[in-house]
This record gives sequence, C-alpha cells and structure tokens, in this order.
Amino acid sequence: MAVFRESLMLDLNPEEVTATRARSKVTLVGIGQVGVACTVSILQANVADEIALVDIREEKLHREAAHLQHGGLFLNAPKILVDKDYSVTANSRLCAVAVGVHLREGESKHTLLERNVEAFKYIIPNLAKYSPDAVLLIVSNPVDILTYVAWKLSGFPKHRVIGTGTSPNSASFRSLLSEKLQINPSNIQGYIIGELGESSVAVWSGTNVAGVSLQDVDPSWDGDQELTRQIQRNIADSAKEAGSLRGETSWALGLSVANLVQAILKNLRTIHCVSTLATGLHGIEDEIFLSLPCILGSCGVCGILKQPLKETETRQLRSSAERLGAINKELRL
Ligand SMILES: NC(=O)c1ccc[n+]([C@@H]2O[C@H](COP(=O)([O-])OP(=O)(O)OC[C@H]3O[C@@H](n4cnc5c(N)ncnc54)[C@H](O)[C@@H]3O)[C@@H](O)[C@H]2O)c1
Repeated sequence: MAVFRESLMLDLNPEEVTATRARSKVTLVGIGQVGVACTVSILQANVADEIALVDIREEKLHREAAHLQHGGLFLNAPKILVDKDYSVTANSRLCAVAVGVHLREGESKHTLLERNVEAFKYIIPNLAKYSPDAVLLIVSNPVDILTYVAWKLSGFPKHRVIGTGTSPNSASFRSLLSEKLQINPSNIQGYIIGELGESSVAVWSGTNVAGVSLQDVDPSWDGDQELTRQIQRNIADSAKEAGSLRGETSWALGLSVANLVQAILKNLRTIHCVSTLATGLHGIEDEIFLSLPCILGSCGVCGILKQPLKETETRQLRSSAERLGAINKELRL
C-alpha cells in the first residue's frame, strides 16, 4: 500500500504522516449503554481527532468500534483505537470513565461500592500512567464518591478530576422549565447542585429568564415544587438503577458528556454543574466531591462560581456533604 500511496500522491513531509500526535485525543473506558452514547455524542460534536475505547469485554468492544468505523464518513472520521490494554490511551487530553459494575443477587450497596473501587484501582493508575496531563471525567455511579476515588488514586490536582454530577439534571431542569414557560431553554439559567441523588438541590433563588430572576417577579414564591420533585424523582430513579442493568440507551447523559468534553477541549470557559472538590465552600469541611457551577476550560475546572444560596439550600448541601464525607472516610484511600 505504501508503494501505491507513493504513486498516488507526493508526501511533502513523510515522517509527519506516521509521527503526528493527536491534539485532542479522548479516551473512554467502559463501552456499555452509557459509554456508547458518550462516544457517539463526542463523535457528533466533532471535538476529538482521536478516540480510544477500552473495555474488558473485548469482543463487544471490537463490534461497537466496527460499527462506528463503518459510519466514519459521516463523523469526520477521527481515528478510533480499541483495546483492553491501556497503552492505547496514551497522550489523551481527556479520559472519561463509564464502567459499570453490576449488583449481584443479595449484594449490599456497600459491597458494590467496594467492587467499583477495586475496578478503579486498576483503571485510574493506568490512565494516569499513559496520560499524566489529562483531565479525568468520571461518569460511573455513585459519581460523587467515585470522582473522589479517582482523585485520590490518580494523584492529579483537584482541577483535573471532574464528575459529570448534576450536569445532565441541570439541563433537564432547564428543559422542563422551558416547557412550562414556553421559552427556549437557552434563555433559562437554572442549576441543580449538590450530590447526585435524592438530596440534590434545585437553586430556585438563582433561576432566571434572560436575567430576570423568577423570585424577584414574586418574592413570596418558593419555586415550582412540583417540578423540583419531578427532577429529584428522575435523579433518584437513575441513582436507584445504578448497579442494575438499565436496558435503554442514555442519550441525554451522552449528549451532556459531549458538551463537557467540548468545553474542556475547546477551552470554552462555560459554566456547568459538575462534581468538584467542594472543601472550603459553603461551610463544607470534609474532602468530598459534589456538584457546583464550575467554569470549564482546558485546565479542567478553571474556577467555581461563588453562588449565593438561601439558608435552606446551604443546609441541604451541607447535610449531603456530611454523608459523603463519612463514606469517603470509610474507603481509607
Ligand atoms: N452519572 C450519571 O448521571 C449516570 C447515569 C446513568 C448511569 N451511570 C453509570 O454509568 C455506568 C455505566 O452504565 P451502563 O448502563 O453503560 O452499564 P453497562 O453494563 O451497559 O456497561 C458497563 C461497561 O463497563 C465495562 N466494564 C466493567 N468493568 C470494567 C473494567 N474494570 N474495565 C473496563 N471496562 C469495564 C463492561 O464490560 C460494560 O461494557 C454505571 O456506573 C451507571 O450507574 C451514570
């Protein structure tokens, strides 16, 4: 083929053809329902010039990759590399982890978490070894705890370890509110913060439409409680499903992950509710990760918005932090 190539074209810099290093390589570990949705969404967003896919189920991994490669024409054909060996991930700018460890019959949530941590003890040091400057993006549940685990195991600075946290839920909050108000969600600013679970906090005090604060319109109004409950039910349902086979494809999560990847690789400095080290903020003392509005750019988390909260919102955040802190301490990392 090399001879044929020479007859077809004149390479001005032949070494460059083989030696060029990807500039925006993304790795995804765990190519199940969530991993596939993330991969397709990242490919569609056209932000990565190389994608490495890793999974322990080699046969499935190769089948998924073949489907993506066959559709390469429609995806601006970035290079797709697959292997269960982590050398394939070398020099990634961003590594996302979406592995899923499933609940066995009669198994407690605590034992499931311990098995997740065991899996991370292999995955994270390998990612750190081959891409020491990468940003780690954790998708696996329980996301706030596993992001803490990834931070500890990688030895990376806090700004380079992020969990998807409540970013998909903040997007669905804006979409649900947009349906009620009949206004495009891009004009609605609103955030779900805190732990991904039933105790997440809908920050109604900061919700606004094109700069018009909803609580300024009616100071006695305390938010749309029905909508808050709906969001918290959705989050609780997905948290309950953590560890059990979901069955459906997580497209909203995939799209949301691609949006975060884009912000980081393109250094957009846009604000997203992602899981970040929250020690020292809102009176939180423990080493815990939970979602706060973060400025995302090429360094990962470039900053955290100092969001004014009502007393009840701060109280909710702190009680999640206490619970997360107790679990993190038990892990002894
Ligand atoms: N953050 C969120 O909002 C959110 C929402 C939904 C699901 N999730 C989580 O995403 C994860 C994946 O869910 P899913 O539905 O895709 O599960 P899935 O079972 O469809 O896929 C999991 C994949 O991980 C692979 N895997 C397992 N252990 C591995 C290891 N040690 N190394 C490499 N690959 C490994 C499996 O082979 C499988 O392909 C779960 O933890 C789930 O709870 C997170």
